[in-house]
Amino acid sequence: MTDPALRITKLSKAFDKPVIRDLDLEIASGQLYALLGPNGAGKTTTLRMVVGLTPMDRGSIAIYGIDTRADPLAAKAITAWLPDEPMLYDKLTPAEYLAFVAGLWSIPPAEAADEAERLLRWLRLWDVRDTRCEGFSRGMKQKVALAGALIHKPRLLILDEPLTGLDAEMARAVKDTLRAQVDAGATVIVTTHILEVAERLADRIGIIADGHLHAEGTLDELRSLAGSDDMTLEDTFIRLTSEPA
Ligand SMILES: Nc1ncnc2c1ncn2[C@@H]1O[C@H](COP(=O)(O)OP(=O)(O)OP(=O)(O)O)[C@@H](O)[C@H]1O
Repeated sequence: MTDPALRITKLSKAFDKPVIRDLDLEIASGQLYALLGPNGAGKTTTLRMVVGLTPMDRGSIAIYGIDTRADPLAAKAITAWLPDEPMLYDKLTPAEYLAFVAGLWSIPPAEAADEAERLLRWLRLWDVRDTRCEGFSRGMKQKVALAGALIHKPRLLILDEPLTGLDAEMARAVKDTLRAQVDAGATVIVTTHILEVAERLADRIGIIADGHLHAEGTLDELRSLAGSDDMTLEDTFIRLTSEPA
């Protein structure tokens, strides 16, 4: 049996109060999964624990079968994390930024240059590859950061609110790129508030609220869980998150 892309078992985290409580979540390889939930539900905290940026209190996380505490480097080597406000070096051009990130991953320069070209063309950044990022719009910077996250060909790509602030054309370029990653065999997890994004983009949707996974499935499965096949995702979401877990 192949390992799931992500297996979270009994994960808990408290700051000044409990945020994640005994969360179990399993995401199969090769799909685009949306983690949906109201503000403060713990989506970002969960994914920051997955990528090792926030320590967990209890539980375990495995990425393609690699326990993130037992072997953090191996887990990180196959994972990419794109926060909602990515950091970029503004003085670098997209081409320089990608060469820099590829160097951090010790990717041979010729291979990195080929991959960078592919990504920059895909994300429609090729024409500005030699322009410094400092003058770019927020959306363009997000796309450069996405290219940086993809340069080492991660098997698991995790993005926090990837479409926030993007216009329709940019959102389309990002969506197409994410779908292409999945088609090439990677697994993509996105958090989103935007129900439409989950509805249009995701193969499966997990609804997180109060630190638990309230419901999970395809859109159709979630609709039938909420009790009505002709409900919109918004209705489904409201119904499911207003029920006790
Ligand atoms: N470093 C921290 N210190 C203290 N509290 C934190 C910290 N990080 C997150 N929290 C709290 O944990 C809770 C969950 O936050 P989190 O950002 O994970 O939620 P979210 O589901 O991603 O929300 P949003 O959709 O608004 O981004 C919130 O109450 C938040 O204030």
